[in-house]
Amino acid sequence: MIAFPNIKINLGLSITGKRPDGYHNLETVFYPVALEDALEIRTSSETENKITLHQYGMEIAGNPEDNLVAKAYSLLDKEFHLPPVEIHLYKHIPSGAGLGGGSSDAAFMLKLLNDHFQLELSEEQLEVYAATLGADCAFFIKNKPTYAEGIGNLFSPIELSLSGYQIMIVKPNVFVSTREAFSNIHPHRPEYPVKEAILRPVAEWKDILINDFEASVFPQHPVIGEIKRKLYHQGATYASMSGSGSSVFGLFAPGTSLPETMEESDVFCFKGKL
Ligand SMILES: C[C@@](CO)(OP(=O)(O)O)[C@H](O)COP(=O)(O)OP(=O)(O)OC[C@H]1O[C@@H](n2ccc(N)nc2=O)[C@H](O)[C@@H]1O
Ligand SMILES: Nc1ncnc2c1ncn2[C@@H]1O[C@H](COP(=O)(O)OP(=O)(O)O)[C@@H](O)[C@H]1O
Repeated sequence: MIAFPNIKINLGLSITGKRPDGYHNLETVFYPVALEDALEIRTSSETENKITLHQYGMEIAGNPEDNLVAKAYSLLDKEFHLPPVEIHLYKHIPSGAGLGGGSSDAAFMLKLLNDHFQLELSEEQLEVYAATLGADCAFFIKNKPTYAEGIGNLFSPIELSLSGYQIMIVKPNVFVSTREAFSNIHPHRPEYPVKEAILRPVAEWKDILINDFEASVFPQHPVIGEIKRKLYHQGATYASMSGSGSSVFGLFAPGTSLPETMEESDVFCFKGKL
């Protein structure tokens, strides 16, 4: 059985307060985009190891046993005593990009195991499991435009379609630590709450839909801010860093042409349609 875990982008991200447990309250909109990994599972005849993970494509930092697809399997295995599986994961989504690639792989692994082994878990039950694997992981269960608050884990669905828009995502070869990005933030209530800004036409978002991480990340990594500036220069209706970086996306109105490439070498670049 095969699935294609996709990414999310953040449309606006306000960090509104610091909590006693050290985590931050935030408000954002997650929007799914079809930049995808490929994830396949098969029941395995292997008797020694419950998981045999084969990985292809872009490298992921860390040990295979720390891979979120392995963690997702262990979570359900504890409860359902699953048969051993062979996993094939083709990484096409860059890691540490603020695109939620690892979380998406984990959420799709839960869905695949549910289907393959007929566990009969509801979407709501899958969301509960996913939430233990990462703050944004549960989003990928329903995988629909979602307003998120709390620590990024309290969801409400929203009516938002960017259908017809084109997207360009550019990720420089720069690593941003999410923890560090949070530590440089001064939480505040936004002038224009994300939930209201998102209701305005995309052409107005430039001035009202803000990702608070940009203020802390751009000074440390000017190349990221430079990419955003170029996306606007090349005709984007709206451009923003996604999550805590380091990728930046540009939304281009239907019928306009996307830029050829970014001049910088050593950048990951994706072009697609929403
Ligand atoms: C902030 C977002 C917005 O989309 O960034 P991206 O990961 O997409 O870049 C995500 O919610 C991130 O989710 P995720 O990447 O799963 O974060 P986690 O691993 O849970 O947390 C990494 C670290 O960030 C800090 N953290 C995370 C979430 C939060 N609401 N407040 C925090 O202060 C904590 O120090 C934590 O140890
Ligand atoms: N299947 C996976 N894909 C990507 N990263 C993974 C995966 N499993 C574990 N990780 C770890 O999670 C970290 C964050 O990855 P990812 O979710 O892709 O980035 P981001 O949170 O910036 O969107 C990686 O640096 C990697 O160490």
